[in-house]
Amino acid sequence: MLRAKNLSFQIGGNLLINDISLTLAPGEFTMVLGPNGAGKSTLLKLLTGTETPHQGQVWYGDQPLKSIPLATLARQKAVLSQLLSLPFDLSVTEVVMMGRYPYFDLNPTSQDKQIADDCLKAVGMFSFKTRAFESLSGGEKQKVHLARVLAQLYRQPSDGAAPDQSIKYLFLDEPISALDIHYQHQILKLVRELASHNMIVFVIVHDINLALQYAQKVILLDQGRIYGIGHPDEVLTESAIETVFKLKTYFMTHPETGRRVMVC
Ligand SMILES: Nc1ncnc2c1ncn2[C@@H]1O[C@H](COP(=O)(O)OP(=O)(O)OP(=O)(O)O)[C@@H](O)[C@H]1O
Repeated sequence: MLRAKNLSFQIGGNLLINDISLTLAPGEFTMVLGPNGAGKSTLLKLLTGTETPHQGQVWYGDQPLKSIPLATLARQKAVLSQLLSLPFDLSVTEVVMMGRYPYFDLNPTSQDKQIADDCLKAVGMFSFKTRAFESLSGGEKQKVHLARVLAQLYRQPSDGAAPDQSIKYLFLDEPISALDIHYQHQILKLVRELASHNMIVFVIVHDINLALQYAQKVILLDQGRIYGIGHPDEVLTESAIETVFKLKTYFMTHPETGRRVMVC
């Protein structure tokens, strides 16, 4: 369980996050939506420890986030932020291998290499493994960074011991913003599957229909506050979207699945 209580955060007198409390459960795929500047990335930074709240606290399980050693956190939590460029000239495999740094000392083991390959395959980028990262397109870079965070949280196969059932925490800030429609769905299906294996998954997106299709829980943010939190059908209503996004929308029923679909 991840718990945040009464989080507030300000910069230069501007209250970016205003008294937010929430609980995220393992197995639950949570998507976060809201207008530009609503505070989504800032909330992610507070929940991951990148920023420290001026008020309130975050717990992973029963431990305050700030009390968890970084080496422990590196094996539990992975974050994909919006910044996708790298200052060094690395190959695709080397970028994915960064996700394995918490697990090896000097050199990656054959198991780390296998995991990196598996994660590249999962995002459809295995054939690019020797390419220079900086030579990739924006969408290709995004997929490689996804492979990196997948490699970081990869559950080690057990050698006869009990399988790794520990809770993992995955935070993705607009992970599909550069992806074509095929990969948007492929990656969200992959992430939903990961969530079902005892993972807390917190994903920022802008596409309301994708949230309606994939999320089990949504958080709708507006001006640093939670406007709504809960099941997508209950939170993403015509009136909520009109209030928060200042846009008139209509909901229809998908002809095959019966789920709600939004049109403008
Ligand atoms: N370092 C900073 N100094 C001043 N203002 C900041 C700083 N970082 C963020 N902000 C402001 O805080 C607000 C929330 O930013 P945040 O990046 O969390 O929004 P967001 O909901 O993720 O937006 P988007 O959908 O555009 O990515 C914005 O108005 C932003 O300009």
